[in-house]
Amino acid sequence: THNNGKEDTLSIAESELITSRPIKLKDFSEHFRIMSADSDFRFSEEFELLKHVGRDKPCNAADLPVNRPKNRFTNILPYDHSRVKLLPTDDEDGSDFINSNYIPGYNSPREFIVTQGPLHSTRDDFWRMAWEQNSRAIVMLTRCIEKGREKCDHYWPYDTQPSFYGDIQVTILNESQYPDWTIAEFKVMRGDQSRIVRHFHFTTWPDFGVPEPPKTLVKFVRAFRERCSPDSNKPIIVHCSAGVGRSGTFIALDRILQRIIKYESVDIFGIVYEMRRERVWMVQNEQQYICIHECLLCVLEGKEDLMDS
Ligand SMILES: CNC(=O)[C@H](Cc1ccc(NS(=O)(=O)O)cc1)NC(=O)[C@H](Cc1ccc(O)cc1)NC(=O)OC(C)(C)C
Repeated sequence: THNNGKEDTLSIAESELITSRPIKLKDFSEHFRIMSADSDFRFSEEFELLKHVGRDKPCNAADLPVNRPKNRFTNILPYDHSRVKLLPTDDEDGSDFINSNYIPGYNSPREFIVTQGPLHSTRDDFWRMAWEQNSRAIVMLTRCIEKGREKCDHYWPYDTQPSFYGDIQVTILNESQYPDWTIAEFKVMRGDQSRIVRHFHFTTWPDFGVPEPPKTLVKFVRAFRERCSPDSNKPIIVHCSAGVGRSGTFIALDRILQRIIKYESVDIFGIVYEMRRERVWMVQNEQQYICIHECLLCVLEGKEDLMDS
């Protein structure tokens, strides 16, 4: 017996703190069948365990009056501990703030920077972050306008004429359009320095929903990954509109598709848990959580390469 009962309380609390649920790949198909039975009953149960993860962390910078207008949504604020800081300008309060967080990937603990769809008023900050963080890839998972609502500013040029965003000049070098995404290369210049930044724009992912069919997302992740090799010093910027639902789903799938190359198990629950410790609501709803599983199932069953049936 314990001498004061406190250990009992702690041990019970810790034992209930489920942070990972690894599944062997050989069991995944059966696991999916069990989880989706009775109208996805066990998927619902599992996703519910993620509800409060991370929510105890402060967002004081985002809450400052000077920074409030920089947040696209009142309920999607970046946690202080993992937020990306802009190099502050001398005289401006809040000049280091942008609604974004570092998110771990398969290859490094800060492989990704997840951010909201820039506002017109924050798009210069967005480009400053991309430059200061030395990012060479931007993944965009929303359209600028969806159902008549602005979801993201058109923060890049409309044609091949160079555009300035603060002191950063962006020029479209080339663009390849596919049914569900567009891949472009931007020349990004600041002073006499010049870099190439690739833009991967998925254009058919409905807000709060999932791509249809899920294998479209598998193909997009593959198209992205075959053009973007891991580099721990060059974080990949990922955004949608709020930078939580579609962004979290994309990163989870990117991690899993790399994981299964070398390992015999995956931990989708653990991946989402880890992301939610760094940014609120990563993988926003149950449908997106199940979609990650469906994508993996389609890969394991070798169905991803079938043309649209
Ligand atoms: C359910 N919708 C939301 O929560 C969105 C934020 C949001 C989250 C995720 C996504 N999808 S995405 O991450 O995939 O882009 C879009 C928008 N928030 C708003 O619309 C919030 C209202 C809200 C909704 C739900 C809630 O619990 C608290 C407050 N509205 C809001 O911020 O209004 C402004 C834009 C006028 C300042």
